[in-house]
Amino acid sequence: MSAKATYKSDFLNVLDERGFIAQGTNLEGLDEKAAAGPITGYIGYDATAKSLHAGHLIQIVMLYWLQQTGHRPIALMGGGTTKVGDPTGKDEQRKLLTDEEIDANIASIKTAFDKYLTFGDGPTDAVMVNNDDWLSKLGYVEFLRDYGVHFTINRMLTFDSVKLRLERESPMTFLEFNYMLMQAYDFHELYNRYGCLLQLGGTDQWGNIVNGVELCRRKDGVEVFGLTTPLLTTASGKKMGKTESGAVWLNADMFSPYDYWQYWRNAEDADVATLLARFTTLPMDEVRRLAALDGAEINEAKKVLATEATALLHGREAAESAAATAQKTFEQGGLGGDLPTIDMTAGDLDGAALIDQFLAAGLCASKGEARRHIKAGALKVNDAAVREERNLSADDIRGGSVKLSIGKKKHAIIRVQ
Ligand SMILES: Nc1ncnc2c1ncn2[C@@H]1O[C@H](COP(=O)(O)OP(=O)(O)OP(=O)(O)O)[C@@H](O)[C@H]1O
Ligand SMILES: N[C@@H](Cc1ccc(O)cc1)C(=O)O
Repeated sequence: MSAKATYKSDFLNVLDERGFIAQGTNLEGLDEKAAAGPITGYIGYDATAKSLHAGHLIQIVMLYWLQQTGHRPIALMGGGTTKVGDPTGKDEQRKLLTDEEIDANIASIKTAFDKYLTFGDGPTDAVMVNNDDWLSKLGYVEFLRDYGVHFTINRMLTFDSVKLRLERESPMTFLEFNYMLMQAYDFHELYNRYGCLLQLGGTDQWGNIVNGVELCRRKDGVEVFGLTTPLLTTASGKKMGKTESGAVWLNADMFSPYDYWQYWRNAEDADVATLLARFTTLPMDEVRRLAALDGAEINEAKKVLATEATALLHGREAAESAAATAQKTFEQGGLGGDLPTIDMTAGDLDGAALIDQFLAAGLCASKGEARRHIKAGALKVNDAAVREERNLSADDIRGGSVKLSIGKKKHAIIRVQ
């Protein structure tokens, strides 16, 4: 714990020291409650894809700290809210998913939480719920009479999610307009089911969270609390968790532990302290020591970041193996075992279009992207830049394999049988 603690509760001190606090509805009031005994807090995750990404991970790590400091976390799967789609930060209506797609996404998303939270029936054991269980049972007229009456259109129009669409004259459907009522209802439901007193989320969720706080005050006569965390951007201004080729997914089948390790290893120097504090559980003294390294030594700090962040998500063994592969690939010029690998017979390889293999290995998302890399001199076979589109031949095989690379950091292997 930090020498000069700002709060009474361990929970808020940890969040504060590690940089998780952007805004709270009543931080002092929350601090009193959290210092007095275990509280229950929740975060909701919509099932818009098969996996959560590194942006969501910040929100999972907050639940981790909630539990580590003696409280009960609820991870809410937005089975019901995903049917509507959160308009927050979106210029147009999200693509509507079918019930089957939503169920499949939830089944896949769920797997990330076990790594950070201990689930069970004990007082501080984590709980997982799905808001479809109550939202899909609401009757329209009853809902309007019992809950609609507590929301004024005047106020709803002041929230960013609505205001920005109106300002940009981009249509917002009545379906989307209802999203904030549904998220507000969740908070009220969780207060009644679990005595849940806190909702956490990114700063973009502020409007949705405040609506829940107000609904609980009006409907249940209680004060519940909202706390948001800053939306993390990299030092060069990119939203954390996204790369040129897409999101940094948490599920290993969509983003391998090796790529995950590499993502953190490639952090910008100026981000190392923030990332160590947010994405690892290393004590803050150690974080400060590592972040103070400079020159070539900052690379050691980045390796610690990569290994610790990967170990939290994929386990220590996968993290060390990714670190070893990276070391072999970059520091010893060899080929590590964790690189994406495709198997081909020598017959199939001879005459196969080179860029098709870059796509198959997941190094490029499209032929257009591969061609752009060729133009830029970034697409390489066995470490030599390829200047024009060509086919592979037996001459490309080195010691039973062909090394494919994009730039200095993305590699894959064709293993020739
Ligand atoms: N860089 C970030 N820092 C902190 N929190 C984040 C970050 N990115 C996302 N989040 C949190 O995760 C939630 C979902 O993120 P996001 O809006 O990126 O997901 P999405 O809508 O599923 O993806 P996309 O925008 O690609 O469709 C956000 O509401 C936000 O609270
Ligand atoms: N609106 C949140 C997800 C969410 C869903 C339901 C809730 O009750 C809370 C949060 C998001 O888009 O990230």
